[in-house]
Amino acid sequence: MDKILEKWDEILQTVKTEHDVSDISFDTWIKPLEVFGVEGNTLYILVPSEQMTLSYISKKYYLPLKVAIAEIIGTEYEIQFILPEQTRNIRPSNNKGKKTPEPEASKRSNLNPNYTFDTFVVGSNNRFAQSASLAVAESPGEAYNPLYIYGGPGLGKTHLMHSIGHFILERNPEAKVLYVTSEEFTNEVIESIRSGNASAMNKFREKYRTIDVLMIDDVQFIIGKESTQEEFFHTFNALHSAGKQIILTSDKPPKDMETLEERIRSRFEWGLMADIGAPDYETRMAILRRKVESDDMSLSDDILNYIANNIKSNIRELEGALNKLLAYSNLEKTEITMEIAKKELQNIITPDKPREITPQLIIEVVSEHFQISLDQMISKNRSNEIARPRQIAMYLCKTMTDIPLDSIGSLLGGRDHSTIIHGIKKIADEYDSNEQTRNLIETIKKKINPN
Ligand SMILES: Nc1ncnc2c1ncn2[C@@H]1O[C@H](COP(=O)(O)OP(=O)(O)OP(=O)(O)O)[C@@H](O)[C@H]1O
Repeated sequence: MDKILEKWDEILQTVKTEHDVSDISFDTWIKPLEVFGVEGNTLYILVPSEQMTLSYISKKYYLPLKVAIAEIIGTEYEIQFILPEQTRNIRPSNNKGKKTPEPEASKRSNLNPNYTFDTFVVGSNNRFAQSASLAVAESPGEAYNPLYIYGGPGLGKTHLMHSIGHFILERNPEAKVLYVTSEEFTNEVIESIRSGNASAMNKFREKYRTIDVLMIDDVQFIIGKESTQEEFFHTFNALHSAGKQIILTSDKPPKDMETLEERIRSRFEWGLMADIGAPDYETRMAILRRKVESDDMSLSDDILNYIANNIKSNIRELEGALNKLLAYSNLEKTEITMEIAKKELQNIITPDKPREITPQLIIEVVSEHFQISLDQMISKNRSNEIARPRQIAMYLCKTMTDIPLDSIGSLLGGRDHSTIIHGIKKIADEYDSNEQTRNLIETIKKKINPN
């Protein structure tokens, strides 16, 4: 607090210079602002005026002030503008504010903590989508609604979507942000219809129509499912007309979705459509470098270059290649040489051949889909959250590759033959008898093999 007081004039001057504020505007709006106090992570700024001025200032100068404070003080604060009459309700302490993460809010919203704007590498392939996402994150419900991000598999659509969610929650932890895959959305629709009672449907509607930011991933999977499209349509209308933000991702633009109902197609196109293409060489290298750094690996530039030159169209595969080398180096306790890299990656790097579906790829896609780590997949943990994805991986390895059961067992943490047979049978039975499981499996299969 003392530091803020000491630097207050400098902060205000920074806002003036960086945002080219005229003298008259500065004297009218900014100069009169006073520091009232700090409570936790919140900085209260007194606006010695009336409500209208406060509204204007918070609209226009909230971000510039926040940024200037972070720059000069080195700590990010949430800013609350208050009027003189509000000061008696607020008793700020002099705690130095420290940005507190919002893990609870992110968890509630189904967000992957690693998918933030900070960890997203911007290149020519995704610059437009990244700035559109940031604009939406800064002004949800106002900038572009819906935001529709599309592009091929593994190019960062989900990552960007989650980044928007984190950004919004960081600024407003109370915001109701919800991320669902379209398969989860579909399953909830099916579940509430099947239960046959009105209260289940009401509960579904209550859940989906009262949120501030709804994100639906891989929306192409709701096409062709009539009741889901219908429910989606009403959810969309309810949220959109209430000024709530909708963000969608898909593997293709709406115009290429042949069986999509016209009324839904046109809604997809109402806001902004942003595509993500394949990353260029520089972006691929930047992504690899960032990952190597964050995983504390050491790999020579030659090896990174080899990977970047050979995996061009899917960032998930790019990361998969690195993970494979990392696993090898940990297991064998050895440095990765170019020779090892070429040998270990020969199944992934098959220039000009269609993508090979390997058990490793399947396990990676399944663990990413359920947001559990590869270590958990092969661990002894038998809780349902981990055991079920593991069984799904067993089933997909069996149905999508020719690998023998024993090898599936070894890949999944040294499990025996009968455990593998049991796991495969369990999922196969569910696939036949349960529409939700079928949807789930088909979605994951598409991620493994988009062709
Ligand atoms: N620009 C980027 N910077 C850093 N990591 C990235 C970037 N783009 C993608 N990734 C990483 O690549 C992986 C795949 O990305 P993501 O799941 O967002 O792809 P997607 O487009 O949603 O794929 P799909 O359509 O198959 O679901 C993730 O681990 C993600 O963090």
